[in-house]
Amino acid sequence: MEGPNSDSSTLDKSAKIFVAGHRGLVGSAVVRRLHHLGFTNLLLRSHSDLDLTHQSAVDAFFASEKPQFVILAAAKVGGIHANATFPADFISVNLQIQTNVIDSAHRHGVAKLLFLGSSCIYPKFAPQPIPESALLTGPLEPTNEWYAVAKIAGIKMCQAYRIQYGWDAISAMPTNLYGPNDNFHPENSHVLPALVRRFHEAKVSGAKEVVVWGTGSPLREFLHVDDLADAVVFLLERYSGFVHVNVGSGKEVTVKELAELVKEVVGFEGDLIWDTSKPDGTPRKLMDSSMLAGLGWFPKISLRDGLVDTYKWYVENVKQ
Ligand SMILES: NC(=O)C1=CN([C@@H]2O[C@H](COP(=O)(O)OP(=O)(O)OC[C@H]3O[C@@H](n4cnc5c(N)ncnc54)[C@H](OP(=O)(O)O)[C@@H]3O)[C@@H](O)[C@H]2O)C=CC1
Ligand SMILES: C[C@H]1O[C@H](OP(=O)(O)OP(=O)(O)OC[C@H]2O[C@@H](n3cnc4c(=O)[nH]c(N)nc43)[C@H](O)[C@@H]2O)[C@@H](O)[C@@H](O)C1=O
Repeated sequence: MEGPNSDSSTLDKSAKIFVAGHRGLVGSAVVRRLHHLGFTNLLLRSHSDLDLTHQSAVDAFFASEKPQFVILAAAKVGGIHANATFPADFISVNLQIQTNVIDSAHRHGVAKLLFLGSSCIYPKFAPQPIPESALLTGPLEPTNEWYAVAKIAGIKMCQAYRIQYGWDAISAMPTNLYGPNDNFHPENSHVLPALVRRFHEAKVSGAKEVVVWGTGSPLREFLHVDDLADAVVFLLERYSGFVHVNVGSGKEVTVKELAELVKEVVGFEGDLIWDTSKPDGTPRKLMDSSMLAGLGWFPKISLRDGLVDTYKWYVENVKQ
């Protein structure tokens, strides 16, 4: 599934682009997109090759490799349970990775950097749909405020380097993502991959019921990661502004509607049980992506099509 929006990329196809986090959900989709567009000089390092929390190693890497562009998709990432359970990891690892990469990239002559944040940067009760201007206008959602604070610091760091040095660092704020190479961990993943795995395992084992967390009433906006990767390349090429840019699908569903859709796509025929001891998190976080639409970018993959694609990938690549 490839979006058309960055197909007309005019960036030099031999430009050296460091995609940090290239084995993850977002990083792997960005690499697919760049390869599809004909980029030939991608700089990739796995976590074990280069731990981005190690400042001196990151600095030595930038000093020797001197990439022209950086897409920062390496981060400590997880769903509502992981965020609430490991707050120290989520704030400290993310602050370390982004500080090391942004500062070294600037000092070693990177022409442009794109930082990836998340829709959780916005206040829990932000106006809906949430415009970029809602940043820092109210209290955060408690289940992910530690991660959100790190992401807000990343946006501010890009803005600060732009003000002080005139350096071209931009930030994209994606909504909830899903697709190939997602994390399908039973507890620590996001809702969509968690449900794909749980419904699949229930179908295979012949279970009568599947447990879903919370009340089912929260609304979430989902974007296929191939759409996001298309938007990332689009922004790298065409946006050099101070303000971070929302990247959403504009379509939201309740968790209950999502669970029913996953159930149907996977082909599970039993019942849903709601575990209301688990947190709902933010009641609603639909982003206002009109700024990106105004630049000329639109998503193209529907939730149903994206889910079918993701389940196919899961069956072919992950299931036991
Ligand atoms: N998934 C989502 O729904 C959303 C994601 N985003 C943002 O997109 C970005 C990418 O997220 P996503 O692709 O989902 O996350 P993943 O967990 O799938 O990928 C993150 C990548 O970063 C790598 N990484 C983590 N720590 C380090 C480290 N210390 N040194 C080097 N590499 C490291 C991981 O390697 P390893 O696995 O080996 O540790 C992994 O390859 C993040 O900034 C996230 O905030 C924003 C909105 C929604
Ligand atoms: C992208 C965004 O993702 C995180 O925020 P979130 O949207 O709240 O994350 P989530 O996908 O884990 O949950 C969405 C909803 O779904 C419900 N839910 C049902 N059943 C399962 C379930 O089985 N697993 C999970 N994880 N959630 C479930 C769950 O109770 C909640 O109501 C941030 O921490 C942060 O990482 C961030 O920025």
